[in-house]
Amino acid sequence: MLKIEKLNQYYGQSHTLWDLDIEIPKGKCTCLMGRNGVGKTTLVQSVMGILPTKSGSMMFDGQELSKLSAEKRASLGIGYVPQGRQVFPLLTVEENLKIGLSSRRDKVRTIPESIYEMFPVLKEMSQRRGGDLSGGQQQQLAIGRALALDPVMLILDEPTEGIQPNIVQEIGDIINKLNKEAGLTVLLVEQKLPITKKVADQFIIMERGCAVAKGEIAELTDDLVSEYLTV
Ligand SMILES: Nc1ncnc2c1ncn2[C@@H]1O[C@H](COP(=O)(O)OP(=O)(O)OP(=O)(O)O)[C@@H](O)[C@H]1O
Repeated sequence: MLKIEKLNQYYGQSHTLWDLDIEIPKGKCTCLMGRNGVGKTTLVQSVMGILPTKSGSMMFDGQELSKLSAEKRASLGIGYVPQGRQVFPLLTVEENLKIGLSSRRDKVRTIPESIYEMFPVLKEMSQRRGGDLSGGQQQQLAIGRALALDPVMLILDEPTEGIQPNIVQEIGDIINKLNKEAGLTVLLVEQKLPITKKVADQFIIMERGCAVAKGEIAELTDDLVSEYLTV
């Protein structure tokens, strides 16, 4: 579904992604792992068109993404839950969700009831300001906003960062539901092993801007964990 080949990205003079090759298969949940600063967020922001890339190819469902605007990429059906959630604090929950509707291909402009069914708290709090929600509720809002686009692929950048354990469980359940029941392709950036093992079909490990290991989640050995993931 998403095939990235020989991708290079720079921040000014600083070469951050180095001839990166990765493939995200349709219908699977792929977990992108690696220590802090290896380039995971840079990679997903490059896919979303938030960061410019220097060279390489990013093919999504037969279309080259690097030629397209960020808006156009989203409208192909790529939903994005950014690191740190990036909920608009002064807008209401409903207004935040409506932002996700703006890139829908089918021009639907009402919030699908299925989002409120998945996250009942968003319905209860629809008129509250985004900034007044707890961290876990904001994370649900960020996921709901990405789902409002009716995506075929969902990219989540460390959705459990700074979230209390019971909500981490809930987020894992939601990701499983979206992937295993609704059939969404998922790319999850995650450093926590328990949730990775719970939701992922396969893993990719990055180190210094390159993909250094990949496989089925059952192949994520203790050796790989201690070499590339433990701090
Ligand atoms: N705006 C920026 N300008 C310059 N360098 C940056 C910028 N953003 C990130 N970097 C650097 O690029 C490298 C990759 O950062 P990135 O945020 O992609 O890593 P990450 O794997 O997502 O880390 P984390 O798990 O901490 O979020 C790091 O060395 C980081 O310091």
